[in-house]
Amino acid sequence: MKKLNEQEIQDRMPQIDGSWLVKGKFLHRELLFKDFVEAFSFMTAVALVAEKSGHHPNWKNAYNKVTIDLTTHDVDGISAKDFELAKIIDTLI
Ligand SMILES: C[C@H](O)[C@H](O)[C@H]1CNC2=NC(N)=NC(=O)C2=N1
Repeated sequence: MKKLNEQEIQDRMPQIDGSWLVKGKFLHRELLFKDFVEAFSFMTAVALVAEKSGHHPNWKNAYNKVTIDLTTHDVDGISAKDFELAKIIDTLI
C-alpha cells in the first residue's frame, strides 16, 4: 500500500463526504447521532466492515459523538485504503 502525497489526497477528496478533513496523517470526521445507541450501532457496522477488510479506524466515542481518524499505520500516512474505508463509512451513516 502506497502513501498518498498531498496532491493525490486532494484529488481524491471529492470522492468522500465534504465533512472529511485532512488533519496531518489522518482523514478526520466528527459525527453526531441522536443518542449513544445510534452512535454505537454505527460503530458496530463500521467495525464489521473494518475487520473484514483488515483496515481499522482510530476513533473515539462520547455518548452521541463519534470522532474518526483514518490512517494507514503501515505507511505512516493516508493511503487508498483510508479513502475506501471513508467511502464505506459515508454509506453507513
Ligand atoms: C496485519 C494487518 O493486516 C495489519 O496490521 C493491518 C491491520 N489494520 C490496519 N488498520 C489501519 N488503519 N492501518 C494499518 O496499517 C493496518 N494494518
